[in-house]
Amino acid sequence: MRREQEFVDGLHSRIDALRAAAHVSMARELAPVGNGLQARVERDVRVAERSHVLAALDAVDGALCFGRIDLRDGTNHHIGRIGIREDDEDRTPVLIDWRAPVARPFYLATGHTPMDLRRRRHITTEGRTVTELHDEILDLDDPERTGHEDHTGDTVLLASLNAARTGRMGDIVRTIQAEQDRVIRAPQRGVLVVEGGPGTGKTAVALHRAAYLLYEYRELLAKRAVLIVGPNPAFLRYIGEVLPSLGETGVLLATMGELYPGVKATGTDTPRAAEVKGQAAMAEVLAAALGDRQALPDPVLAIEHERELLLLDAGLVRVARDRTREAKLPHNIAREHFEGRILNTLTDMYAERIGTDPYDGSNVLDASDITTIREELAANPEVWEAIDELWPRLTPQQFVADFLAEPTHLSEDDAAAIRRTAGPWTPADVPLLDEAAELLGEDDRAARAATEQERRVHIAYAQGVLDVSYASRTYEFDDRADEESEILAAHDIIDADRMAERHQEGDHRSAAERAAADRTWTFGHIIVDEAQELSPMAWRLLMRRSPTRSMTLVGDPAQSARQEGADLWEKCLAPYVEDRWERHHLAVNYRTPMEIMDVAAAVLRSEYPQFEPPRSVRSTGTRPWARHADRDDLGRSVAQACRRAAPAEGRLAVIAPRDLHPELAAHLPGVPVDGEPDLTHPVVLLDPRQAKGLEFDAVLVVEPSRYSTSDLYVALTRATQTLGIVHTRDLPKALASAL
Ligand SMILES: Nc1ncnc2c1ncn2[C@@H]1O[C@H](COP(=O)(O)OP(=O)(O)OP(=O)(O)O)[C@@H](O)[C@H]1O
Repeated sequence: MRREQEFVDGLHSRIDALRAAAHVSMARELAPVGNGLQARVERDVRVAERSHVLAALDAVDGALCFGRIDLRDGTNHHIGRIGIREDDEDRTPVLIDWRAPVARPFYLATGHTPMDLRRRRHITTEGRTVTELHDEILDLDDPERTGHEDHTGDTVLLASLNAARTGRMGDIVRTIQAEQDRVIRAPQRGVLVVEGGPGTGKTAVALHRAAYLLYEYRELLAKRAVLIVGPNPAFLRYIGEVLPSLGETGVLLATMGELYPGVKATGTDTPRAAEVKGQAAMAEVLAAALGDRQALPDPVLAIEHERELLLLDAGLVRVARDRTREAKLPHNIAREHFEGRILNTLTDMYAERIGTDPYDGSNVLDASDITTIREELAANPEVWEAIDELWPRLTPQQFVADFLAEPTHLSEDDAAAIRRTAGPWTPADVPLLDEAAELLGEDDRAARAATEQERRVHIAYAQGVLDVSYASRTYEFDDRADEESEILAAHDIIDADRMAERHQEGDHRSAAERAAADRTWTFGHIIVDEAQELSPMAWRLLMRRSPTRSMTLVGDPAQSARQEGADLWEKCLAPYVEDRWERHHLAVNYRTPMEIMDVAAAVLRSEYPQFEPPRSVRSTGTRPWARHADRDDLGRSVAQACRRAAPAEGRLAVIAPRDLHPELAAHLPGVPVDGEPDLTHPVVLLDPRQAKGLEFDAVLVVEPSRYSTSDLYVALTRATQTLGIVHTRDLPKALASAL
């Protein structure tokens, strides 16, 4: 213990020194620089580098080192949240990053396959003090004993599973299990599906996978960013601290409703409206509705030009429209072609009208007369009014709002479900807006060409700066003035291309920040949590953001509100990758104790007799309970149950149908009813859909007979310790007999 404490003290002094040096050099870098682009770029790179290092150092301060592996050859390695090197000539590693290959046996070695280890040690710290050591002997022939032997091998894991919840998910880097490690370190390419029942660590694994990928493929992912999609803002806040605690910040966390820059999807749809908007056929419906906006005159459009009346009839416009459509360009881009054709048609018409020789019927106008006529027509506002009517320029927002006000190409029932003339955008509108943006296109080719030209110039500058940075590395190292540069230097974290992108005049945003503002951004990797909830239209949007199909999809078909069958993934993925995707199954439940999982499994089995629940790793000896309440007394009964069930430390969730919330909140002091729930409050009121993905020490489920089977299954599997049920109506049969 003393020796480990000395080691940890040594690490912290090193970190303190690095942090102090980073602060000093950051202050120095922030001093004013000249106006030259190169000076500014150099300064910005250094500041970015320092702030990245500082953020990582601050984030990992507690529990910096959590493990040690002793190898058969007598050497050992300490494992931690980040890698730290000695201040010597060889830059000897003192602390190994948990993601490095050397650290892997810490997670995978077993007595059966010891991977050259003699011993695995878990080091528990509080602040900077070592409080516990737990050793697992992996080489049974090794006679040495330390007095800290953990014969079960899972004391540290169980302690972390039993700890009181804070309302924010924590990282699991100390206790990643072997089946989870394989998913976390799977190669970055291709589509990886991770499925498993509630509490099997799918979310935890997805987040650690993001951290691993950012470490292993830093170059690529720092440039293209990682997107993590979660079901709602409360969930994103719940998981939001995990990656920073691992020293990683370059990730964009978003709900589907946040993936259309400039649109805030604050509205809510009825489940039926969301279903209609999400169905795959919607892509064709929108395309057909847009086709209708490419209109034909009914029966003619009259344009007055130089006192002549030119008549555009349906036949003439149809020819122009069909030819334009043949080019298969997006609507707004194709419009230019349509304009040209209509101008040509009108020019021919007018030229024939004024230029025909009355004697022989020939045309007396020459080419320059025709050009003049065309220019005059192009200057006539009436011509443009006609074109706007026949082929209007549209924004995605305009087009989708018009479509929702008057839905077409749908059955009367479906149209009625989504009809809306006012009100805010909803999350289910976002994939429609994105689809519309694709159909409409933006004519930004000229702007892009100009940007590309400018980018080339910046890359040339940036490459020069990187060369300077690389050359100065030796100098900085010898000088020892900038010690933090040995962790990361500009040339380690950035390449000329990316640096140029970030340092074009005024754009100092990270890739994740730029990605958030750019609808057409394509990500280096996309992770989707609760992926079973995505509609076919949402899949279309995400696949557009991932042309390389580098994705990790995490979910559980049994918890799906969408009534999808076991072939959910096949159906979702076939249109994009056919059967070229890999599936991992997680089978151990780390959250829900056995007693609660048995009840939840019985409920699901009533609908799916073949259902196999995940195996709970813990048992608490406390069975779930149910209390009947009088309808008039429901609020008071729930409040009473809360007082009894509330954990001394930790969080309690009351999960109840939405319409009961005001009544229940009236009896639960300080518990807010509206808006996104505050998960750090000791008591949280949620509906079953909001509870998805979350967990609490204690859970009270109210009126379970009003939930669908999958919602009830979700609600019953949220507790880490105790589950109670309060009901005025009869319990669902399967639940009653399992209690
Ligand atoms: N290896 C581990 N060590 C410590 N805790 C773990 C481990 N794996 C999972 N957990 C914990 O188990 C709980 C459940 O994990 P998580 O929320 O990731 O499960 P899930 O599969 O996403 O569940 P759901 O499907 O219900 O959303 C979390 O508190 C997580 O920290």
